[in-house]
Amino acid sequence: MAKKVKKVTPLMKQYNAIKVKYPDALLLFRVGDFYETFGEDAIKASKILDIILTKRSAGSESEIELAGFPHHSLNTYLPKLVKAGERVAICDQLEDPKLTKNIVKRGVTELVTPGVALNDDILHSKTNNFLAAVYFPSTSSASQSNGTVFNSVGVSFLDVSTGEYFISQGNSEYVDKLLQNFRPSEVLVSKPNRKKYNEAFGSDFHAFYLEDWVFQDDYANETLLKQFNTKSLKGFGIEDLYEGIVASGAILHYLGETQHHKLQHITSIQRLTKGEHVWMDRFTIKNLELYQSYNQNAVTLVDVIDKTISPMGGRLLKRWLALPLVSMSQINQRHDVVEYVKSDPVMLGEFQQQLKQIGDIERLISKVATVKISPREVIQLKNALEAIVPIKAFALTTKNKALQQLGEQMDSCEELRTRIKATLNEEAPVNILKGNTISSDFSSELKELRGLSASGKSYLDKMLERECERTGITSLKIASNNVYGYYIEVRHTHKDKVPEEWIRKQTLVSAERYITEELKEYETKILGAEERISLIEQQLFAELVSWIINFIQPVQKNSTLIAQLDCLTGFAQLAIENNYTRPILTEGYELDIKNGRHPVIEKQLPHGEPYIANDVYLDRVKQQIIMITGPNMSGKSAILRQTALIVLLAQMGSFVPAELATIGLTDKIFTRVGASDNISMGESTFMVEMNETASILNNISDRSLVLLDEIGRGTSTYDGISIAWAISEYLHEHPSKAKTLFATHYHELNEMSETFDRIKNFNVSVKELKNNVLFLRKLVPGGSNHSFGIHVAKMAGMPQQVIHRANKILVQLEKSHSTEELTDKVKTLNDEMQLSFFNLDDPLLEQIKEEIVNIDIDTLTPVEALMKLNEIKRMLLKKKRA
Ligand SMILES: Nc1ncnc2c1ncn2[C@@H]1O[C@H](COP(=O)(O)OP(=O)(O)OP(=O)(O)O)[C@@H](O)[C@H]1O
Repeated sequence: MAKKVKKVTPLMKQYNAIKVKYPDALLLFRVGDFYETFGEDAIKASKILDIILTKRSAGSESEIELAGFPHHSLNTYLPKLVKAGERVAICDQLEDPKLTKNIVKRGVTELVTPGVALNDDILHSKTNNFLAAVYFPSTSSASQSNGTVFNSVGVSFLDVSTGEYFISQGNSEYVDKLLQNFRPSEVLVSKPNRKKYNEAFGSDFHAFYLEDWVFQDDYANETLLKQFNTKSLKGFGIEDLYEGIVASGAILHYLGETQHHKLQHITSIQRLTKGEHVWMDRFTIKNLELYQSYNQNAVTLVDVIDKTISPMGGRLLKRWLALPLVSMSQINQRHDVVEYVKSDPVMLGEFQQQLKQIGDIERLISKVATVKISPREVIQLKNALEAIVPIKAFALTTKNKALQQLGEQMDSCEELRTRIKATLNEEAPVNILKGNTISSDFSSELKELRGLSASGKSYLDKMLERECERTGITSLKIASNNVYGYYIEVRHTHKDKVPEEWIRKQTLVSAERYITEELKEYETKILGAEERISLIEQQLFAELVSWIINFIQPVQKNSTLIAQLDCLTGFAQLAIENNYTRPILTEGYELDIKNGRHPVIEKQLPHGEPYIANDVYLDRVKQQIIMITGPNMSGKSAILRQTALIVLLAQMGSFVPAELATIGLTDKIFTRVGASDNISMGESTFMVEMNETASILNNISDRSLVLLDEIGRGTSTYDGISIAWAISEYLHEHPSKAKTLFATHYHELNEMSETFDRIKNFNVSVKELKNNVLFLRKLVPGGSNHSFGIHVAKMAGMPQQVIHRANKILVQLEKSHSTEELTDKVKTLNDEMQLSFFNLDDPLLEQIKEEIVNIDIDTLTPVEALMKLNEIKRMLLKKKRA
């Protein structure tokens, strides 16, 4: 007997054919009123969405997992899948099931991925949703790289929901910083570069790997020119960014691949240039807790300083925070506006009042391009543009030049507003099929049809009245359904009174339904009119939306200007609420902060507890490096971070939490936190710390601000002190003379101020009570002569015995390793090293000397250093044996 062949149902056959085309995506397969998932997808979906997982027959003998949800719940479930990191392919029915006898045609209409989302429920209103691409040219191979630093990496970011598009390139450290700033939801990388990507950027972001051929310069150029409809990229000032262009091209390619073809809102691309913003690397962005805190739910800087009202303002603020300015005139322009608005609360109130009306015009206009805008949203767009009219007028009447310019550039979009007003009803629904979208005054045909439909209905009312009278049945009813259209319903008790010419269509338990010639005649008129009305509404609405496309650029321009105004008025509000002052920016190198505060901590203190303000002064002549000692919890880190945050706030255009702040323009801010404050895994934490610190030493400039917090504590005390000492010495001797704050437990480092004249000692004062330490939190000149660890242990409730013993040991240790001894040791070490270098004459030593001299310390990784050391050791051992 022939073996029974397993037969797959036609539906599953169709499913399988579509699924193979989207192997990386979770496929939502529309079946009737449901979106279904099968197999592995069903298992995943049921977990993520908490929906029931069942099994169904996929053909004879085989069974497959199944999980689904009603199609109208797509907006509830889709965001959950995408937020869980899934790529979701939405497969819809492409024809009306009623109109076909065969299996319904189906196809994927959209591929939603974390970085390509247009759905309001997935997007966060005050945060951009960036898709990024990085491109490593084939020349940036590992052999040419320095450790994990690759040269010339291309990068690009696009938020498809707003149309904002950025391009840049640089070494992988710079690209890493941009990734940390833009925090993309998805990063595109070519498959062969998976390893390089992971080496350079780790696993912070959700990466998706594309075929290598997508990353080609010809193809990318062509794709960009087609998108912008231009002959060259010169107009955008990006034609020299070869690697960046490849990355940008890959992004557009991916949009096509995910079925996003309507992209008229992507009208330009903006170049990000390395030297135009304050440089902060990934450690600094994390350490300063700008957008994210170490503790998941703790307050971040952006939470405190965001007083913007519009979603565009909120998104721009995050960009300003990521890219603080280094141009004095631009910074001053922002400060001028903040000062002007702050001085006039009535004006501030007026602006804020209007800004509240604006909503998200940037995303609304993108929805016009992607044809996803609803009638109600078009009305919102019009209302937002109406709110811009008074803002524009108001800005023009101010006496501030920058505000006037903002006003001048705003486009009141009168033609657009007038046409929307004329076309749509103010109460237009979300769903066009609900009717009453287009104003009757806009189309005479529509008016006539609506009249006809209304009169038809009133004719039916009259008819009902007449028939009730004629038949004597008072309970007659006219209604309609999808099967029989309009009908007259008669209760069984009156059956015998029904006229002969009525045609019976349906019998129910208590009533019968009839149709009549007259009824059918009017039905055709009414239904015909309604169908026509719906068609005309859809057509006119589609025409309106495609006409609005002409206004994408002015609306986008408005949204940028509104975002700027919103950020600046937000800064004024922030300054008023939190008592911030205008910083003075100078071309000099001094940093002089009087009574500075930490913007986040000051908002977090328990009620009634005041924040203790502190002065910090740094320059390149007298006081380049401040050694800050003090016990745990005394407030050392707070002083370091507030100094960086004040500089950052000032250069992004905000006022600052200080009584007075004079700030020599800063181009780079570095912060490093000793290993035990840092959460790092895998690699030895001390190694991480040294790696991070090395990258500072390689990048500092004369306008840099360096903050080192407990560097060196990841190792044994004397190792730690030596390393901290050597780093401070290096910073002091480096020609940049970069301003540095160094917080440390090691009071031994106070010795340095004797040898290095620009190193000064300060401590965060505490008052030692009999059994306790009282934190005064004031930064005062002078070092501290011992560590306070034992006091802290006592405060933490350590048993008396332990404390007593610890005190004894400390005295012993201090006796045997006096700090003078340490200073002397370091000095002798220096002398010895110099001596032996001059005495090298043995050929082997000569060779070793060569080796050492040729090492590029700047680029040496710790592992390479160990290997080098091992090599030298082997040379020496060989000689010894010989
Ligand atoms: N100037 C200040 N005014 C009021 N409270 C402060 C001040 N500075 C710090 N604090 C409070 O003290 C806590 C500890 O401060 P911080 O982390 O700066 O101490 P630290 O000396 O760096 O400690 P550690 O050495 O353990 O890191 C802060 O979280 C804050 O609540």
